[in-house]
Amino acid sequence: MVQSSVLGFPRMGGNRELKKANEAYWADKLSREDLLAENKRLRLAHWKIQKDAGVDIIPSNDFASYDHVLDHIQLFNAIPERYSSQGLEPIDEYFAMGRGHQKNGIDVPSLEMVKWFDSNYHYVKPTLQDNQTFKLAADPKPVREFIEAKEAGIITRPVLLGPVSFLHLGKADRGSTVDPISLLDKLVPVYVELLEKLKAAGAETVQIDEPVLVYDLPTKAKAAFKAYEKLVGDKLPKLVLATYFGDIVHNFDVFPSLQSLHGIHVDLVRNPEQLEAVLGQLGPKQTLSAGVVDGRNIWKTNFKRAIEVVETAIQKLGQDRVIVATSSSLLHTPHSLDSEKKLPAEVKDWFSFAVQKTSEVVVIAKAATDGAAAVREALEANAKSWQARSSSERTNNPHVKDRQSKVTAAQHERQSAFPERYAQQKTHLKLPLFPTTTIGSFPQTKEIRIQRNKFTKGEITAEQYEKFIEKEIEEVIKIQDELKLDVYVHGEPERNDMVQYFGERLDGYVFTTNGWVQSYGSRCVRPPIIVGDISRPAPMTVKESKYAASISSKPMKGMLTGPITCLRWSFPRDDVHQSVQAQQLALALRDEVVDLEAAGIYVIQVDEPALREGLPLRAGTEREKYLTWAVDSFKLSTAGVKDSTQIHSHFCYSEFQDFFHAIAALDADVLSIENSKSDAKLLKVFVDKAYPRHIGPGVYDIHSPRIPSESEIKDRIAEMLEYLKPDQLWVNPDCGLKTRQWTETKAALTNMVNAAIFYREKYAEKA
Ligand SMILES: Nc1nc2c(c(=O)[nH]1)N[C@@H](CNc1ccc(C(=O)N[C@@H](CCC(=O)N[C@@H](CCC(=O)N[C@@H](CCC(=O)O)C(=O)O)C(=O)O)C(=O)O)cc1)CN2
Ligand code: MET
Ligand SMILES: [Zn+2]
Repeated sequence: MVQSSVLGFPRMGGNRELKKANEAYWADKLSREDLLAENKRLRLAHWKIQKDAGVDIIPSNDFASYDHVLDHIQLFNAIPERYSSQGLEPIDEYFAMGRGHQKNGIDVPSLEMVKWFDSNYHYVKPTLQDNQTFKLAADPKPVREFIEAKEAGIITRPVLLGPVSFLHLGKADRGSTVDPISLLDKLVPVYVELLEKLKAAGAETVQIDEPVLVYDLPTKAKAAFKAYEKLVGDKLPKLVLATYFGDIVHNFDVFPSLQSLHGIHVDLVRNPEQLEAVLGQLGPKQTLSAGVVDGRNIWKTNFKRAIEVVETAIQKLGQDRVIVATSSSLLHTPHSLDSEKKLPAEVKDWFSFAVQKTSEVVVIAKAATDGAAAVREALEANAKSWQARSSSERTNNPHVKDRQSKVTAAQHERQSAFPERYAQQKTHLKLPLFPTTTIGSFPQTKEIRIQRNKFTKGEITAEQYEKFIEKEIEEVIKIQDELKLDVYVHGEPERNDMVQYFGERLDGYVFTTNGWVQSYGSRCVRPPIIVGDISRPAPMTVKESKYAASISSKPMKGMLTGPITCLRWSFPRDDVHQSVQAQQLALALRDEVVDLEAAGIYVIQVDEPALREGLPLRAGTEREKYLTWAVDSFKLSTAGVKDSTQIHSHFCYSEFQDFFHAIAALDADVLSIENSKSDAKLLKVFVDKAYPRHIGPGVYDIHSPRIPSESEIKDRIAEMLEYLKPDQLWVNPDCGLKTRQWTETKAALTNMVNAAIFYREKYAEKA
């Protein structure tokens, strides 16, 4: 029989219960016991959904209070001493690593958090020491949660992050130089111990994730897979090794080390073409877990196509050696379509969220086991839905296609080169040395959310809501006056999210009311869904920016989300190439940029934080192709302005080495980038490549409530000045401030402005 399987389920809960519980706990409004009880309740609810849907292989240990990689850091006692020495309760030590801890005399920043492969989910980076040791936690979470499910009558397959991925995704701590992969021999015995305990608890099979296999791996990391020979034995559960978000064909040379594993999972949504090659690599008894239900997007699975793929595998392996699975964890999809009451019925029928996907794997497995007739109704409904979508008028807009056909090369270029533009901007904007600015958003207070919620529900009028937003903008400008910042922003109070807000204002999109997806910790996003050709029916941001500019004499920075970020943080269409969708977004944004300039906004920031995560995971021609259309769409969206208008862009990451040429090709006048959690050494690439334009490397981390001191910020700027010229440097935080409270924000920005003034005066003396 063909079994069905889910690789992981979203953790937040149908009403974001996990977010609410965590945030209440952090605010001392929920006890530790109640928090842990709520976590347990969510785990059970999620197991039950899958059990009721008829899923054969249900995951456990996929739940995490904050992040699953962070779970493993604690599980293996890879906790840096600055956290372990504080005498915190385990859950508080865990949150301290995830989000920093500044309370009762303790002051530790969080560990670094980075993007999980090419998704918008962030994981906490294992941070390792030169003398690193590992030790299994006393009451290991995977064992505890396996037993918890078992006691509820549900036998699960625990999920672990594999040792090679755990190390390869980690880094040496500041001050250490250890190559993480060199720690493998110390880590493997801990896995053996853990696997023994799981087996003793009754776990027959374990899912062990090694997603790094989709990357190009250094020789040492490949060699590390030999460790799997030690993870097989009578006292250990059978292992299914899972890979996702790419193909693994280029890493087949590790397969000899994997021959004794029970099975291999591959992503056949992203890379269906790897099937034949993978089948050829499997040992005579190995199982294939076929990822045919998309864990990364919300489109209904095309049953016909999925069944064909599964049949191909069955022909080679037989039914008992094939599992029908989600392509990856469902972490990246919203909880359930059932709570969407406002989606047009026509399009709602095209979608499948996590709960619906659990039923999809079951239907496909049944079709493969018992034949199509056994699930005829489901197959017919599915075929009808796919047919309706492909012929829907919603997907096609001839005006958009016509405009795209007329795009020229010249539309991608600014009128003059940077030196000429900068000369004009300098006189026009009158900026001091080390200009200070922020990245766009100011705290999204409870009050702002309540007012927006009332407006959405029709409890207040558009006019009342607009008045409220104007008042917020006035307030933010007053605060920037007090802080003595140089380039102002309007604070983005009117925006629910930097992508969803635009999605709601563009034709070709639909959006959900409850389609939340975890981004990091307790933070969630509601990605809007691109269903058809995109166009801009009316200006989207001009009113607020214009109002802000009208009540201040300082340069006001207009604020837009760039085409690639709009694309990547939406659920994209799967029926036209992403480059086409990006160009449609670029044209809509180009009109907005030109409208902002016409409204008197002479500094315009077009955020592209998702540019890097869109980079194909492996180097090579695919990557260059992506960069060409991605850079073109940014340029198309920004190049319509005069030389005297300053174009900014923002990226909340700092690693540019592998695609610096693309960053340079954007031709943005000013870039703000993340830098506070990483080494200023990363700025070296700007020196090496003689980057001529201006840069604001973030001087403090905005993801944590911790307030950076003035001297700490001065030190950061001093480090940056080792690489960048004083007249090239802007002073700003790492990213927007929407997730912060006002008290922290004011205190941190006061310290930041003072630090900038210190250097401004220092260099004025020199001049
Ligand atoms: N899309 C996206 N991806 C991103 C980022 C980003 O800003 N956007 N930033 C980076 C880091 N990721 C982040 C992701 C989310 C948030 C964030 O602040 N999310 C908010 C939700 C933002 C939002 O959509 N807010 C809505 C809805 C708010 C809400 O919860 N409303 C209540 C009702 C109001 C109340 O009583 O509070 C409800 O629906 O229940 C609004 O403001 O209108 C959260 O989780 O709390 C921040 C950073 C990378 N990826
Ligand atoms: N302008 C946006 C903000 O300040 C940029 C955020 S990048 C994730 O929130
Ligand atoms: Zn950012």
